[in-house]
Amino acid sequence: MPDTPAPPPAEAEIAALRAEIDALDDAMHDLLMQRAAVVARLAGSRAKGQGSPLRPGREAAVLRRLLARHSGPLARERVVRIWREIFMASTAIQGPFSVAAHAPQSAETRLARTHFGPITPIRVHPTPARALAAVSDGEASVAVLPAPAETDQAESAWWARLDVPRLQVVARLPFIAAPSAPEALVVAPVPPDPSGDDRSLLLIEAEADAPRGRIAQALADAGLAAGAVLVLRAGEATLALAEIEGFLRADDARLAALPWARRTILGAYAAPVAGDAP
Ligand SMILES: C=C(O[C@@H]1C=C(C(=O)O)C=C[C@H]1O)C(=O)O
Repeated sequence: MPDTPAPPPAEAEIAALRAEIDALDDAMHDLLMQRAAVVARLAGSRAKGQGSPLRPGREAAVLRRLLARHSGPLARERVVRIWREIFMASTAIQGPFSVAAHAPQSAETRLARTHFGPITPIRVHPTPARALAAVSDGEASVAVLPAPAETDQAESAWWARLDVPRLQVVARLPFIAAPSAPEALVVAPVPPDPSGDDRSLLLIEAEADAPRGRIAQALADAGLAAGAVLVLRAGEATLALAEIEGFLRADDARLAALPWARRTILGAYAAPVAGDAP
C-alpha cells in the first residue's frame, strides 16, 4: 500500500470546518424548502384574499423578532439582507411582483433595489404620477417615491394628491435607520398592515394662513404624538403632513378632536430598526 501522507494540520482544520459548514448549508436549505412549502400553502389557501401578497408590517415584525434574539459575529444589517431576499422569494411564490419607482435623486432606485432585491423588476418613471398610475393600472405591484420633504413644491408633492384609500403608503425605506440618508415611501393598492411599532401619515387641510405652530399644537391637544409636520401652502389652503406615532385608524376618536374636518390618513409604516453600532 502506497503511503498517503497526512494533510498538513492547517488544511485538515479547514476541511473539518468546511464539512461543518456543508452540514449547516444542508440544514438551512432543508428549512428554506420547508418555509417555501408553507408559503405555498398560505398562497393556496387564498386566506390572504386577492391583491398584493406583500405584507410589509408582517415582514417588519419578523425582522424585529429575529434581531431581538440575534447575537454573534453576523452583522444585523446582513441578517436583514438575507431575510429581505427570503421575503421577496416568498412573495414571488405567491404571484408576480414588480416596482414602479420615481427617482429624482436616484437614491430611490437604490432604496427600492435594496429592499425588493436584485431580481424584482423595477421600472423608473419620469414623474410620481406616472409611477402611481402604473400601480393603479396593475402594471406594477407597488410604487417607490421620494419621502415627503419640506422643500416639496405643489408639483412634487405627490402625497398631497394620493388617491386614498385606493392607494396607500405601506412602508418607509430604508428599514434600517440611516440618519440623514435619503428616504422613500412605498405606495400599494392595499392598506398597510400593522407591525406592532408603527407610524402613520396624516394629511390635514387647514386654512390658508394656518401657522405651523397652531397645527402642531392642535395635534398635541388631540393627543396625537407627531414627529415632523411638513407644511405646504397651496392657494386657498394649507396642507400639513404629520408623522403620527402608532397605527392610526380612521375611526380613532383623537381625529375627531382636531379643528379641521379635512383630514386623511395616507397610510402607515413600520418604525425603522437600529443598524449595527459603528
Ligand atoms: C408569507 C407571507 O407573505 C409575504 C412573505 C412573508 C415571509 O416570507 O415571511 C411575509 C409577509 C409577506 O410579505 C405572509 O403574508 O405571511
